[in-house]
Amino acid sequence: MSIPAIRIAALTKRYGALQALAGVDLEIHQGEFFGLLGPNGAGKTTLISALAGLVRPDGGTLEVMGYDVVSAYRKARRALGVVPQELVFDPFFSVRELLRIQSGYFGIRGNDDWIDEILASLDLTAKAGVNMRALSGGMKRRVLVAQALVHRPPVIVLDEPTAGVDVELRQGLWAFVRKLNRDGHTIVLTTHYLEEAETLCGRIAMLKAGRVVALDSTANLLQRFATHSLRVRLERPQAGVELGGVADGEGWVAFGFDAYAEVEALLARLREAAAGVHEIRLGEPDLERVFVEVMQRA
Ligand SMILES: Nc1ncnc2c1ncn2[C@@H]1O[C@H](COP(=O)(O)OP(=O)(O)OP(=O)(O)O)[C@@H](O)[C@H]1O
Repeated sequence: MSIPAIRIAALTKRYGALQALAGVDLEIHQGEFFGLLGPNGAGKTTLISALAGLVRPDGGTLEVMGYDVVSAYRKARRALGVVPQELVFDPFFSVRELLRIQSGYFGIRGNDDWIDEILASLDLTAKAGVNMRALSGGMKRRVLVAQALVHRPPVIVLDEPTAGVDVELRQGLWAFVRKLNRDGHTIVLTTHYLEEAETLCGRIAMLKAGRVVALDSTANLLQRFATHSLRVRLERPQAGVELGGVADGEGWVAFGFDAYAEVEALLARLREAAAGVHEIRLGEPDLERVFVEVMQRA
């Protein structure tokens, strides 16, 4: 078994009376595309800040690629690229200057070939000489991504990278992040767009009030918590209700089921009951429903 990309054990952090992280254990493997989800205030940003060494935990340990974030700070930091949530820049530097400065921060000189490659991948080549203050919000967001990559970190953490970003840029960004993942980078993503998490992440942890309340593969989460639904429009909705369905008063009756095999049996029973099926719709479980259910149960 290789070293985990990220290993977090018994992590706690308190801000005054508020327990922001209440004992988090989490292991993220190399090469994973991992989602960290949770409602506002769940502790996602605090956890990421602790990983980057920006917040000192009260207890517990954090490692990036086997390096302890406190005792081997420089090595751990070098293994990590963080795309922060907030857009904060010095407005007087150009994009290229900013990326050179960031390279210098990691002790890297002569990084221009790699910088050019990142700029091209993020469609920023034409903006290399432009001052940060003259960029649009979406371009600034891309520069944040570039900044996180200058030192070629194996582990990349993105804290809500698509908040307030238009559809086109979002898709471009995801294509790029997916490529980084295919090239072997471990990706950790926090987002409030559950649809994005569902399509991108192989495994997901859900946080609530500083605790991990669900941790599993995306497929298992979808299976475990949400059932499929079958909605049928019936001539006699009452016949459907008698078979355990829920009527909406407009002719539609909904049934929950766990496996597709159950659908055949259900349709046969509707036929026997002469319910008169006019239309059929299947609903897939989605992460939004899982999320709501997990948060309610936790
Ligand atoms: N510097 C700080 N001082 C005091 N309280 C803080 C500080 N930073 C975060 N908190 C509190 O800790 C809790 C966790 O915040 P955090 O930003 O980690 O949540 P989050 O899951 O990232 O939320 P969001 O989805 O809104 O970004 C919140 O209640 C927040 O108010």
